[in-house]
Amino acid sequence: VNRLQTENGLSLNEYHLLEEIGKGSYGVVRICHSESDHHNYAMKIMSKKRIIRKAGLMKPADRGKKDALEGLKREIAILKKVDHPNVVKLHEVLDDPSDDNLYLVFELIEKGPVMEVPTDNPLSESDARKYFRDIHSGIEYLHFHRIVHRDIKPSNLLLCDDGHIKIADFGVADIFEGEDALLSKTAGSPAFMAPEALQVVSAATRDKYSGKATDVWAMGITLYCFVFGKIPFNHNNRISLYELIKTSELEFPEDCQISPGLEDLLNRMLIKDPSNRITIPDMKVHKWLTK
Ligand SMILES: COc1ccc(C(=O)/C=C\Nc2cc(OC)c(C(=O)O)cc2Cl)cc1
Repeated sequence: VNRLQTENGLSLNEYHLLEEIGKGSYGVVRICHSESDHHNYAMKIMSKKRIIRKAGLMKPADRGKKDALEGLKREIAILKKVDHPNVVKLHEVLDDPSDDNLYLVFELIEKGPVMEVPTDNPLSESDARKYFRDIHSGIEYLHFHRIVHRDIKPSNLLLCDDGHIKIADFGVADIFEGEDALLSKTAGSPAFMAPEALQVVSAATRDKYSGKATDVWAMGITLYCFVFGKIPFNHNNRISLYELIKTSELEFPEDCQISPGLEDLLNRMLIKDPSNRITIPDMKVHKWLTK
C-alpha cells in the first residue's frame, strides 16, 4: 500500500480519501475516490492493534478459540464469498504489514443507513414493507449459505439510490456447519439481542441457541423501529434492558396505528421462545409480506 500524504489529503494506492461517513466500535468509514475508475467507494478503516487489544479483553476461552485477526480473516472470507443484491459488496482489501490499519473498500451505498433510531419520522408501512422484503431476501441468502449475521439493526442496513437495501457489517457474523449455528456467546447490539442469548447460565451448562432464530428476532426489533421510530425494550442500565427483553410483553404505541397483518408479523418475530418464533421460510408466505 503506498500512502501519500499531500496538502489536499491522504491517498492510499489509487484511492483518495474524503470525508468520514460512518463510525463505530470497528473504526471509521470514509468516502474515497478511485483515480483509476473515477468511482467513489466506502472505505472501512480498522486498526489491527485495536482489534487485537479488544480481543485481549475477551474471556480467555474466547481469546483462545478465535484470535482477533482470525475473526477479521473470517469476516473478509465471508465478504469475498457473498454475492447478492441485498448484501454489501467488498471491492478490495488493502493490508500493508507495515501499516497498523486494514482498509476494506466497499461499493458506496449512496444514501447510507436507512434510518436513525430513535426518530420522530418513522417509515410508512409501505416503505417498511419494501425495505423488509430486501432484508428478508438478504438474510434468506445468508442463512442458505450457512452464515448468521448476528448484528441486524437499522444502522447496518444501507439504502441505495434505487430504493433498495443492502445488509452491511459482517464484523460479528458466523459461518456454521449443518442446519443451524449453535451459538454460546452473545454478539451484536444489546437492544437487538434475543432473549435466549441473554439466559444467565453457569459456565458448565452453557446452553447453545440457534443463530438463525436470533437473526429473526433482530429483524423483528428492526421492523418495530421502522414503523414506530424506537426500540420496543429500552433501559439505560444493561442488566435491566436484558430483564425487559427476557420478560416484558411487547407493546405497540397507542398513537401509531399499524395494520393487523404487521402487528401479527411483529408478534410472531418477537416471540421469546425461539422454538415458537416464526422462521425465515414461514415469513415468505406471511400475509403482510405477500400483499
Ligand atoms: C450519507 O451517506 C452515507 C453513505 C454510506 C455510508 C456507509 O457506507 C456507512 C457504513 N458502511 C459500511 C460499514 C460496514 O461495517 C460497519 C461494512 C462492513 O464491514 O460490511 C460495510 C460498509 Cl459499506 C454512510 C453514509
